[in-house]
Amino acid sequence: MSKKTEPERKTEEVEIVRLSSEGAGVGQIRGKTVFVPGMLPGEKGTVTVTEEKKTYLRGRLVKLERISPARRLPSCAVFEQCGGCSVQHLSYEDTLQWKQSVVRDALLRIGRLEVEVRPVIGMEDPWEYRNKAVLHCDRRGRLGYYAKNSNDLVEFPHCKLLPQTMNAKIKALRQVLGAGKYDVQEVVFRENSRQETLICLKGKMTGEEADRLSRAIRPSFQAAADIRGEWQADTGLPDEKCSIIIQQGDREMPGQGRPSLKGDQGVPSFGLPFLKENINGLMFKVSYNAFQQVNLRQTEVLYNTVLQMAGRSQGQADKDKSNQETPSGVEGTEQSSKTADKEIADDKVDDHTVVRKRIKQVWDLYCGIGTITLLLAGMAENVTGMEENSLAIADAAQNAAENKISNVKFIEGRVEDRIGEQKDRPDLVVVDPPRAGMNKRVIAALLDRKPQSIIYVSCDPATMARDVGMLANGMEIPEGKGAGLKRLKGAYRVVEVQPVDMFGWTESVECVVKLERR
Ligand SMILES: C[S@@+](CC[C@H](N)C(=O)[O-])C[C@H]1O[C@@H](n2cnc3c(N)ncnc32)[C@H](O)[C@@H]1O
Repeated sequence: MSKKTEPERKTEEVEIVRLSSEGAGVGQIRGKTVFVPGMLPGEKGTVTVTEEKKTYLRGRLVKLERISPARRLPSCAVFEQCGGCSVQHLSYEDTLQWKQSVVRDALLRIGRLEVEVRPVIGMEDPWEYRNKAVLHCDRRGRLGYYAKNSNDLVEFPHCKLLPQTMNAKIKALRQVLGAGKYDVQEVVFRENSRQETLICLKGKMTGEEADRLSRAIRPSFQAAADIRGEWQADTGLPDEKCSIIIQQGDREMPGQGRPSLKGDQGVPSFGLPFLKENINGLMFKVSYNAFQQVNLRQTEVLYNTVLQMAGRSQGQADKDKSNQETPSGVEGTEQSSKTADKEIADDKVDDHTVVRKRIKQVWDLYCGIGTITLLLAGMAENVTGMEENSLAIADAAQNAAENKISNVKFIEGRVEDRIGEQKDRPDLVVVDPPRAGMNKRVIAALLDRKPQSIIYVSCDPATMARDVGMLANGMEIPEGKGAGLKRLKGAYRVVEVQPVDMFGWTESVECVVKLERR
C-alpha cells in the first residue's frame, strides 16, 4: 500500500515585521496576519500556509531569502522540533529586548496602561540554569519534551537548559525505563545546588507495577547515574542524594521521614520527599509538589527586585506623606516615619533597617514555601503568607521556624476564599499568583482594603496586565447571585515595571510591577 503523502501546498512570500509573544515571526499574506515560527523581524522568505483561520494564518518557513543580522545558529540539535525553547535562533540580547516589548505591549493592549518598562535583567550565563525538568514518557520508555503545540515526544540527547548532572540522571533513567515496560507517563526531575535529586514518576500504574518499578529502579538507577553513597538497607534511603517518588494516578506516596520500602498503600518510594535550598541567605525546604522558581541564580535577582521595590515604595510613600499638611493613612505611620528619618541622620542605618520600622503589616499572597514572606520579614513588623498547597504551607511554617523568624504567620487555603476573613489592613501586599493570574474576588478585596503599595510578581505578562489594569482602571464584579454587575473604581498607578529573565531562550518572562495607591 502506498504511503499517504501530504498534498503539495503552494509557497507564498512574506516579510516579517515583529515577533509574536510566542516567538513566531509576524507578517502579512493576502491582507491577513500570518505567524511563521523560526522567522525573525526584517527577514523575507517563502512559506507554505499550514492553517487558515478567519482572521489569521499560520505558515511554515520553506526558504529564507533575507536573513536578519540578529539570527544565530541554535545550539540545540532538536530546537526546531522541541516545544521547550522558542528563540534559540535569536541572539540572547535580542531576546531580552523582545521580552521587554512583550511586557510593554501586554500592559498597553490588555491593561490599557501606557507605562515605562525597564530593560529586562538578563542572565550572566543563559545556559544550564533550570533546576527542574518535566519530561514525558511513552510506552517504549522514551523520555523527552513534547513538540510545539502537540503531544509528539521529542527525545533530546542533551538539554542545554539543564545542568550536566541532571542530563546524566535523565540518561540513566532512560536506561531503566526503556528496559522495563512501565506505564510511567510523566517524570519530574528536581535538583538543588548540591546536586541532590528528587524524581517523581507519575503514571496510571497498578500497585504491582509500581512495586516492580520501585524494585528495579533503585539498583539500576544508582549504577547508571553513578550515585555514590550507600542506599541504606534498613530504610532504602539513597544516602539522601537522590529520592524517588512514585505517583499512581491521583494517589501519591512520598516517603515520610524515614520511609519503609512499602508505603501505606503499597506504593513504594525511596528517600525524602523534599529538597533543601539556600535562597537569598535563608534555607528553604521544598516538598516534592511545592512550587519553587526554576532558575536559582535569577530567583535571587527576582526576590531582590521585590525587596528593593518594597523598601522604595514604603520609603517614598512616607516621604510623600510627610510632605502633606494633613497626614492621612494608617495611624501611627507618621510617627514611625519621623523616628526612622532621625535614625537615618543619627546612625546611618541601612535601608532595610529603616524600612523595618516603617512597614507594619504585609501580606504575601500565593506564598508557596514562604520565600518572599520570610525575606520580607526583615523589613516589616508582621507578614502573613497565604497559600493553597498544604505541603507548601507546612514547608513555609517549618522554614520560618528553622530560620528563626517569628513575625510571620501562614494561612492555608485559596486566597479568594480566605482574603475576606482577614481583619487587618495591610500596608503592602505582594502577590505572586500562578499563570492564570488572580481571581476577581482577590482584586476586589485589594481595591476594598486599599494597601498603600502592591507588588505584583508574574510569569505571564497577559494575565498580569489584565489584573494590573483592573487595579488601576477599575473593574466590574457580580453583586451577588442573579444580581447585576457592580462597578469598582481603580485606585492604583503603576510606578515601576521590572522584567527579569528566568527562562532564557523561551517565550516566558517573569515580571515585577509595583503599584502605589493614587
Ligand atoms: C508562582 S507560585 C509563587 C510561590 C512563591 N511566591 C515563590 O516565589 O516561591 C504560585 C503559588 O500559588 C499557589 N496557588 C495557586 N492558586 C492559588 C489560590 N487560588 N490560592 C492560594 N494559592 C494558590 C500555588 O500553589 C503556588 O505555590
